[in-house]
Amino acid sequence: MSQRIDAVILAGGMARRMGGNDKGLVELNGQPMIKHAIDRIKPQVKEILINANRNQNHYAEFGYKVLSDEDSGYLGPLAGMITALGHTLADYLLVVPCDCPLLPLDLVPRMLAAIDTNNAELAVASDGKREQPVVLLMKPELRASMKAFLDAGERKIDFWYAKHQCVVCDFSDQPNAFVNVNTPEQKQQLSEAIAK
Ligand SMILES: Nc1nc2c(ncn2[C@@H]2O[C@H](COP(=O)(O)OP(=O)(O)OP(=O)(O)O)[C@@H](O)[C@H]2O)c(=O)[nH]1
Ligand SMILES: [Mg+2]
Repeated sequence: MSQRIDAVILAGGMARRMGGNDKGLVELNGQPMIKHAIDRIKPQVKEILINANRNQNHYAEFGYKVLSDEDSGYLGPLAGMITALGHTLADYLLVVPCDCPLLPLDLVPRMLAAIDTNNAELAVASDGKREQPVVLLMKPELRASMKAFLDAGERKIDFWYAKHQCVVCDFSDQPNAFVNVNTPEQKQQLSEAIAK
């Protein structure tokens, strides 16, 4: 039987480098940034969950379930992940951020293959130079470990996944796939590059 894969798109941060503007809703070339991520991920998963801590009604207009962090203290990306892990009925949850508009179209099959081949508990994507710590594929069973980590006051994702059998999935064949738009300047640069 084939595996069920759901995705959560993290849009729950404060977007300070974007001047506090809700990053998922900031427009890039005529579309909200999260819509670019949705379009890349939708063909690869069964259900999409959107994780957002403000403008929830606006996010709901994309047609997917919107979840706010269970802990409202802006604890970082793990807070969004643990919330989604508690809701999904999938065999694996894909995690992606809302500010990567060029995510690989073959993200899920390659991450899943990496997990299977290496008998790993989760996979983290790499652009060939560095790991992308908020691009993960994981089993929902890992929620308990994530909860213990957060309850201990820990916040750094890479410290958390280092505790597990984590395989790095290499996407160096698509070096721009994880271009990350954190600032208005980065948005402008990407906008010009896409238009070319
Ligand atoms: N649910 C949730 N997601 C978060 C939180 N903090 C960051 N994220 C998400 O994690 C991903 C990577 O974070 P950043 O790119 O640093 O985003 P950010 O924290 O909103 O932006 P800055 O304030 O500029 O660092 C983004 O998709 C954010 O939406 C949080 O407290 N809760
Ligand atoms: Mg970012």
